[in-house]
Amino acid sequence: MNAPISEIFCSVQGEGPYVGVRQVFVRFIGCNLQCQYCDTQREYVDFCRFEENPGSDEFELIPNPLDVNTVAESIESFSSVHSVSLTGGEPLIHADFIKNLQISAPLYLESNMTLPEMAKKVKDKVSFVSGDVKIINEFECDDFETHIEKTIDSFKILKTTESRDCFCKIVVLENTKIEYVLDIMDKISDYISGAILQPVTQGYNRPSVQHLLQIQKQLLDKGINTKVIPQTHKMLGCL
Ligand SMILES: C[S@@+](CC[C@H](N)C(=O)[O-])C[C@H]1O[C@@H](n2cnc3c(N)ncnc32)[C@H](O)[C@@H]1O
Ligand SMILES: Nc1nc2[nH]cc(C(=O)O)c2c(=O)[nH]1
Ligand code: SF4
Ligand SMILES: [Mg+2]
Repeated sequence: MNAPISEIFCSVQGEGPYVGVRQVFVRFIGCNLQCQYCDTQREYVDFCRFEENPGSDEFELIPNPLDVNTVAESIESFSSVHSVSLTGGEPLIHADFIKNLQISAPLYLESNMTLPEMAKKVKDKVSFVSGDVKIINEFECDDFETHIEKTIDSFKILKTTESRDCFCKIVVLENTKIEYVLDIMDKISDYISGAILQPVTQGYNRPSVQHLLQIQKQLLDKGINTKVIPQTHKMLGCL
């Protein structure tokens, strides 16, 4: 079993409630969405860059696609990690590969939560789910209703249990409609341990602090544990 992967490195988690924990990151190539704010290259590259020495900015190049055993060995070369972040692109596109990945550390899935059938395949493998809620406007999407349904189904499948922490992240832009946020959060609030409002980092359309605080207040009023946390790895200057 193999998969196209753009990078494998060890760093600290820069987003969400686990900010600061030491993780190995495995970044899969390919995505089913095209978020306008996306900060990550998702296209195919011939080589995966592997940073053997954390923070060194020196990379070994491994030809794509990578075999599942090669990925497991690369992950196991790092020690004292809290968990292994499976990110991308969209890692759930590679759910079969994830199912076959045998490693010692817990898996932390970073997903756009729009592929419920793939979510079913990995639900018993992952210990942490950082699930994005993509607040796209109706005009940005061919089938808005289906997008919302798939998001809800994915949260239902990957919900918080005794052995899994599932939380959601919402990237907030200047034009993020508060009513869309409240509507979808009503539908997934039973499945998550909390919500993170993550202001968009790049581009011109950053939300005002007032906008973030208004959304936070409304979610707190619904009983949803909601924090505002920007991307911290970009401040630190690490991968
Ligand atoms: C690159 S995505 C990969 C995982 C998955 N495709 C997803 O969207 O959750 C990782 C995280 O970065 C966030 N992200 C991407 N671009 C961003 C930006 N410009 N500002 C803030 N967060 C961003 C995404 O929303 C997601 O939470
Ligand atoms: N340090 C660090 N933290 C992260 N949290 C989520 C990331 C991602 O791209 O999925 C990411 C990343 O790329 N680097
Ligand atoms: S789903 Fe994630 S990787 Fe895909 S375009 Fe959106 S932010 Fe980027
Ligand atoms: Mg990132």
